[in-house]
Amino acid sequence: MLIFNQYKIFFTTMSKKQENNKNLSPCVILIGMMGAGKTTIGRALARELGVEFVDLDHEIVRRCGVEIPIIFDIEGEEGFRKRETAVLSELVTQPNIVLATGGGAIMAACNQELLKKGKVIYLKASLDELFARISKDTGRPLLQTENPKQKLEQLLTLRMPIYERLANITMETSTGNIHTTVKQLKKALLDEGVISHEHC
Ligand SMILES: Nc1ncnc2c1ncn2[C@@H]1O[C@H](COP(=O)(O)OP(=O)(O)OP(=O)(O)O)[C@@H](O)[C@H]1O
Ligand SMILES: O=C(O)C1=C[C@@H](O)[C@@H](O)[C@H](O)C1
Ligand SMILES: [Mg+2]
Repeated sequence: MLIFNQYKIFFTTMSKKQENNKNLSPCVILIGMMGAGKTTIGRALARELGVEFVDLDHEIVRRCGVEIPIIFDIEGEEGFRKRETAVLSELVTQPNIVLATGGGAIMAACNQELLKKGKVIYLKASLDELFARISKDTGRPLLQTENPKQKLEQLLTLRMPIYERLANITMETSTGNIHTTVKQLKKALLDEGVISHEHC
């Protein structure tokens, strides 16, 4: 009975959030390096705001029917980037979504223009923390090299100024857990006027 009541409270809270958050416009977009937590934090933030979560990488995979390393094998990075731009251009105009991008989506000039259509959050983390999070994962083809940490460092150096320039909000994620990061992001979105007190 107690469990039933807890579920009831949970679902009532969730449906209230969903009713409240039908006007998250523009969309909220997460940028940052591989392992910064765009997918993890993005999913949790969307749930918290009661809106849909969309992941650019997952959407590309869904449309292609194969995983990212296979797209890289067949079409090269160039082919992957074309697909990334095509899907991004469709998603950035959607209201009521939290959109997690892939780590390299900020590189193309046309993507940088597209990202300006949303509220952009840069999830920042140190090289050591990024590497610790993703080193055992083989799903990131750019890191399938002899020295993946060095490659990650090169990408971080190249991309950091671009992430910083595009960001409306920058959030450090090296320390703290997913729950506290989501809480801080909600506050930052409130301060930016993207969400209202009703969303919280
Ligand atoms: N704030 C955090 N603290 C600790 N671990 C985290 C945090 N955010 C993400 N992680 C962990 O790091 C790993 C990578 O996270 P995630 O896949 O969300 O990164 P990403 O930014 O989406 O990377 P990519 O650009 O490759 O898609 C996951 O195992 C996740 O659980
Ligand atoms: O940092 C990158 O360039 C990438 C990150 C991933 O999210 C994927 O988009 C892909 O593996 C490329
Ligand atoms: Mg991701």
